[in-house]
Amino acid sequence: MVAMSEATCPVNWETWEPGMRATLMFIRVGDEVLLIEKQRGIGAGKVNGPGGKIDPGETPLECAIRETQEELCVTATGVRKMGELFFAMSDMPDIHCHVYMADGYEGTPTATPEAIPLWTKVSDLPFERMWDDDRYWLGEMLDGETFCGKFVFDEETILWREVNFGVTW
Ligand SMILES: CNc1ncnc2c1ncn2[C@@H]1O[C@H](COP(=O)(O)OP(=O)(O)OP(=O)(O)O)[C@@H](O)[C@H]1O
Repeated sequence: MVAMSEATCPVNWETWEPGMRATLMFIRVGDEVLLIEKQRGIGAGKVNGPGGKIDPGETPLECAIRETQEELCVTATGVRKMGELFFAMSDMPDIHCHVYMADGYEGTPTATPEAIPLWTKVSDLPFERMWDDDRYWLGEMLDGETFCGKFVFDEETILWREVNFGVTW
């Protein structure tokens, strides 16, 4: 399935290069998902999954697990690669983000200086507190759809978007 705005894409994705490589992790248990209230860094004040920048020499999967440990003090288990996101931004580096979903965790979700844990019903995701792109892929992903999403932002507003589901990673 494709969702694309009518406007011509202002970015040439063939030659686009991200300024940052990052990850997101969503731990889903039953009908709930473990989100964070992000305390600092890019997107501070928003609700998101745990995640962050990929360190040199680190794989995206290693990064997603490490960032979840650092931000929430839990180790995600049963982790699957679900998608990739490509963000062309106007006021910060462009981002290539690898997205993972886990079906369990070890440890106790704990607030840290980076994040406050927030269990949320999958049927009641707080999109008004999240990055605007999330409404175009997060619900589908939590229901098991793999995906690839490309978004062009002007500050916090989406100028252009394309999301494909059923992508094999
Ligand atoms: C534009 N629309 C967006 N939609 C959904 N998620 C988005 C996003 N834009 C950035 N993100 C995520 O925000 C985190 C930033 O990383 P960020 O927390 O700054 O990295 P890290 O923890 O390494 O930071 P420090 O430099 O240690 O503070 C990282 O997961 C990245 O994927």
